[in-house]
Amino acid sequence: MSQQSITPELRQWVAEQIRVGHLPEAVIEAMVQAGWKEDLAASALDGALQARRGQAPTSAALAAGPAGGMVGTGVRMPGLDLAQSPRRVDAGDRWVDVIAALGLPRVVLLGGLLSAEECDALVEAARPRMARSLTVETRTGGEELNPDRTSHGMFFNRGEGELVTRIEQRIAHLLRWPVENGEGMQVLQYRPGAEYKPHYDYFDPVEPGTPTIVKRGGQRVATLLMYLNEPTRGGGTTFPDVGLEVAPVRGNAVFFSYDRPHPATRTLHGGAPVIEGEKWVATKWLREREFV
Ligand SMILES: O=C(O)CCC(=O)C(=O)O
Ligand SMILES: [Fe+2]
Repeated sequence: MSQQSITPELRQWVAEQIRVGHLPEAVIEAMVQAGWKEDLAASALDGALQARRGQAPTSAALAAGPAGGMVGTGVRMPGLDLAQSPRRVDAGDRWVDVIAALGLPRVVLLGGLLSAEECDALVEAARPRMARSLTVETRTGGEELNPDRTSHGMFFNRGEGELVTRIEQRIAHLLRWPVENGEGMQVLQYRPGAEYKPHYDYFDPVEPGTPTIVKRGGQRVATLLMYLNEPTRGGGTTFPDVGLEVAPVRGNAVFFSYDRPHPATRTLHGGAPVIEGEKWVATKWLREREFV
């Protein structure tokens, strides 16, 4: 098997394994045992999982409250239980306000996720570790400086210290998604003029580096962006497909999810340039499976 490719038979076999309930890791392991390269096994698996998600749910189905629990297509997704339009949602050690929700893209604005003290403590813990932001380079799977992203940033390890652990547990409770499926929390600092041009957070399936990246926990399926301070002007989070701009308010957060790595999710978003003051945010990306 020198020139391996994903045949229809392989695709069908993978889909069947997933359908009968085998864990994705076990399916990859079985393919590797049978002589398939791990990269190829991972992309065959992702193809099968994507196919299972089927077409993008209709906006009506999404508006009915798909995020959290089962999506219309039957794949579990992170999200809040908003079925009865609650004013506040229990996040374990704190109640969080639901400010607004949108069906497509799936976006939920949250108030009071973090206390002012927690925001300040995160900024101070991150400050000495800030460096010019890199983005994951999907062509190679490595990291590189990106001119579209002029913020500075750092990553906490998952479970790094009491504060980070507490916030991660709160997020897991709120979004009903295992702590283990989360990447380490990222903190970004934008000075005046800095921005993050519109982009998708999922890894583009057509890029050759993506199979390597998604070996660690599968695709990204959701983002939680937490505002740690308030720039005086500018610095909103924009969703250009729907003309939405979220104001950065300290302690608030914007959640959005994407049940497949496709622009049909309408999750194109960016950090608008800061005009006056500084902007600090923390980002939590959620993966399909355990992120190791
Ligand atoms: O700073 C923002 O508002 C957006 C940040 C973002 O899109 C990201 O960290 O992926
Ligand atoms: Fe983003």
